[in-house]
Amino acid sequence: MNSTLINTSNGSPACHDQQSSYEPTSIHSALINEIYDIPMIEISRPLLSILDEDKVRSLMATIQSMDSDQIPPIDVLWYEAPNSGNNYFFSMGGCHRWEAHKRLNLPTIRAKLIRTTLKDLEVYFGSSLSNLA
Ligand SMILES: Nc1ncnc2c1ncn2[C@@H]1O[C@H](COP(=O)(O)OP(=O)(O)OP(=O)(O)O)[C@@H](O)[C@H]1O
Repeated sequence: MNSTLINTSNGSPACHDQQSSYEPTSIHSALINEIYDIPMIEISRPLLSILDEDKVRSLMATIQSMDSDQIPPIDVLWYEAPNSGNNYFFSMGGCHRWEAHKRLNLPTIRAKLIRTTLKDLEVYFGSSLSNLA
């Protein structure tokens, strides 16, 4: 399990507010319109991905094609530490989209940000949460 908590610089990432033709995504982000380009390096993924290789390769091809707007943004949990204002980003699903971006060495991934709390993050990280200052 990768439980490294990455501390990004203060301030929220810039919003693109893009429009594209993909279907609505998860129930968590269905009402969120803003889409951000989040640096891959700033997102922690605590869960192991179980991958379908054909799907990863197909997504890589789509990302590199003219149809890349057919790929919906992933959901990213966003925790902003109240005292420091530091931002922490976590991704649990979107395993195949994540892997495709990683293999293509893309610096960023399109994401919808879902604000989260320490209590919610405890489910995934347990005592590692003491790092979130
Ligand atoms: N070539 C493609 N192959 C697979 N999915 C594609 C492709 N092009 C666009 N998509 C879209 O990308 C999204 C992939 O989501 P999907 O739930 O299948 O995988 P994931 O969320 O990245 O991984 P996982 O569900 O395993 O965490 C779907 O909305 C699908 O319609």
